[in-house]
Amino acid sequence: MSEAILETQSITMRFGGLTAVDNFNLSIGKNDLVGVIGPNGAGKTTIFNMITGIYEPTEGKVLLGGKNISGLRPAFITQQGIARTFQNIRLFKDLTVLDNIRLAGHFRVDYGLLSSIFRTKKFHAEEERLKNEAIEFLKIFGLENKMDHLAKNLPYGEQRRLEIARALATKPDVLLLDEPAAGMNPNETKDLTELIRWVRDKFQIAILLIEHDMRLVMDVCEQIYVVDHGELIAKGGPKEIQNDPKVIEAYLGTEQA
Ligand SMILES: Nc1ncnc2c1ncn2[C@@H]1O[C@H](COP(=O)(O)OP(=O)(O)OP(=O)(O)O)[C@@H](O)[C@H]1O
Repeated sequence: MSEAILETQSITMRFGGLTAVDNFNLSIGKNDLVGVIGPNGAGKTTIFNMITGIYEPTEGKVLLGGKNISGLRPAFITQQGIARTFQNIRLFKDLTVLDNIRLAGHFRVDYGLLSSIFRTKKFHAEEERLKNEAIEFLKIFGLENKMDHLAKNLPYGEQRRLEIARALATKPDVLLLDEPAAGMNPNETKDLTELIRWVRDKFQIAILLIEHDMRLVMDVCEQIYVVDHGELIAKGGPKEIQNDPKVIEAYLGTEQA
């Protein structure tokens, strides 16, 4: 594994008396594709929420490129290089496909307040650059012929693709995907599997995903972390994980419950 870009050091999240995540350690290299799996309520989303600044860990640290980012605001964490998608797709549904990408590009642009108030030459040049960049993104994702459509009118699979494109438009070092296959049919999931691999190779970034679709996880993830009741119970490659008795028990246990 390459040098770590994202690390969590013993992060713990307590909600009153409930420990949702307990002492969770993770380390992801610059170009790794890693999954977090576990039964419902295991703590997966809470881990994402701590990494992206929605929650500040009760204990422990989140490091991005070796820098402590725990407790920073979500928008600032995006600027630092972590982008995410959500279990329930969150797009600007009443904006066009192009504007969804264009807005994301602003996250890492700074033309200064005065420049944007007075609409200076620099402002217009920057806007033009962002628009062209957004169109390039749409071409890469095969959405350029839909750039004037409202996001809400795209089919589900394309909305998911747009959400991933928008996250990438913030130029992240790490992309977090929260259940990207949720609500997809088998064909869409197959396309998504290829898309995830392709994104990692094309953009040379790290990807961390939460997913219930085991086929997708086993197909794309090189390293898998398994959590149950807030604790890490196993970590390893797909084969190791599938044969791990603790993992099998965690899943069978919940199915029988
Ligand atoms: N804001 C909160 N306040 C109180 N309890 C919470 C909060 N967020 C999560 N929890 C609890 O923490 C535990 C872990 O929840 P989390 O959503 O992280 O699990 P998950 O693994 O993502 O589940 P799923 O696969 O169902 O999405 C659950 O018991 C949940 O009820």
